[in-house]
Amino acid sequence: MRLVVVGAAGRMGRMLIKAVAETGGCRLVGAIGREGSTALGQDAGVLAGTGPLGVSVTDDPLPVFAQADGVLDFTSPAATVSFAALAAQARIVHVVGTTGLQEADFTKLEAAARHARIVQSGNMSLGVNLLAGLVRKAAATLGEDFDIEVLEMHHRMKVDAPSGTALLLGEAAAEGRKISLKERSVRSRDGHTGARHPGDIGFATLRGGTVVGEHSVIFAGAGERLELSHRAEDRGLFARGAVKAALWGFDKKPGYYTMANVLGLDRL
Ligand SMILES: NC(=O)C1=CN([C@@H]2O[C@H](COP(=O)(O)OP(=O)(O)OC[C@H]3O[C@@H](n4cnc5c(N)ncnc54)[C@H](OP(=O)(O)O)[C@@H]3O)[C@@H](O)[C@H]2O)C=CC1
Ligand SMILES: O=C(O)C1=N[C@H](C(=O)O)C[C@H](O)C1
Repeated sequence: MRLVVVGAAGRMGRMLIKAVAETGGCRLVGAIGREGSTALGQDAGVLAGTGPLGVSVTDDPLPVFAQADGVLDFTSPAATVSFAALAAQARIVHVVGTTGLQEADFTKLEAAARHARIVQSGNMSLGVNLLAGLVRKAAATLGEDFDIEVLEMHHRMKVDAPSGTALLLGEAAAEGRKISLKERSVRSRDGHTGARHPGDIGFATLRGGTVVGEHSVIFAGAGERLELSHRAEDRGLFARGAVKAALWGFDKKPGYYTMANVLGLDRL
């Protein structure tokens, strides 16, 4: 499968280049950087530390997408929305790992999925997607007597909060409870907040150091507490998940898919 990595100079971009180079059946055919980036013109393999791959980083995605079967995208919401339109034009697979997407962005991705095969997830790891299934089940089983709080910690450079994974886990809990996350989520608390409303789903965000990604969903009841957690130890995990998603999407019809579809966890 011929793959393009966009955001090639980023933390995830470099991991993705390495994962493509190390996966049988895949070939890197393009690497896209932002206009003006110092990475432009560099060999993508050298940038990623794998040794030369004969693919130079460019800021012109159109001709590159035209020669590809799929694009791996961990960039920013605005960039992802514009790459989705190009992926739709080229009728290719678009794997979206970018987080911080807003409702209007999702609407645009869904429109692009009429022609592209979009696989989008706030977390591409097997562990987190399995965790989401367990959270859904726990939320359905425990009911409103148990307060749900989602806690996450990431490195100091992360720009969005709550993390895409925290929101994915919050959605799973809301599905289990058969409530709307949008209506029941509490994203921050400060000052005299009053007592907790039964049935709310709370989020707490920690940022610091080099933490790759840690998430816990806490079910706090009267006299007992259940905690379901995941710790990512290496970004390569997400990159390998993204390559797996691209390979899975290769022979699928245009549409909007998630990592749960890729991993066969959608009925969990
Ligand atoms: N779903 C998942 O499993 C995971 C998701 N993520 C998400 O992936 C995203 C990226 O994370 P991370 O790699 O740490 O962030 P970085 O900031 O290190 O990387 C983002 C890269 O995208 C580039 N970029 C932004 N806009 C454009 C554009 N228009 N054209 C080309 N390149 C562009 C940036 O360029 P420049 O530096 O020049 O601005 C940068 O190199 C985040 O949203 C993060 O939350 C991260 C890990 C796992
Ligand atoms: O920005 C990151 O680093 C990560 N982002 C994703 C998120 O927002 O959940 C996934 C992972 O936790 C790392």
